[in-house]
Amino acid sequence: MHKVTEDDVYRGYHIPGGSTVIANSWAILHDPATYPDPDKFSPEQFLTDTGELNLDAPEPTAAFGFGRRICPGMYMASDSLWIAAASLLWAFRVEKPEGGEQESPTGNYTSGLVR
Ligand code: HEM
Repeated sequence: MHKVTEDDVYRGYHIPGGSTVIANSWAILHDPATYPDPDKFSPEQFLTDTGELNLDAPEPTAAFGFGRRICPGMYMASDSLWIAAASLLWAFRVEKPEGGEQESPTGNYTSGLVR
């Protein structure tokens, strides 16, 4: 949530100074022009054809906010997640169980950490 410091015009919309504006990070991160099939879990979209990290792939930084109030913990958060994921993949084999009930993540939005 940010406050506009002075009158502004964006795409023909007048935004009075002092207005509260909320950037729609969700829409930015689900824009199919940037992320084709945005609801599909496909980490490979950030890899090249040969499996290397694609440095040209658009970084999903919109989750961390914008402008001069952008999250200062962005790099610590990203690196922590990288270390956690790498450690899990180093220590465990991740696969679906054979037989029994299987459940796959739907990607559907829920309002909390538990359902
Ligand atoms: C996945 C993890 C994280 C996400 C998604 C996240 C996201 C955000 C977002 C959206 C904002 C608001 C930015 C804006 O107003 O435009 C923010 C602000 C902030 N974040 Fe994070 N954050 C994360 C982790 C962290 C960590 C690890 C730290 C510190 C170690 C941190 C410290 C802060 C601080 C201090 C602000 C306020 C910055 C300001 O108002 O100038 N965040 N974060």
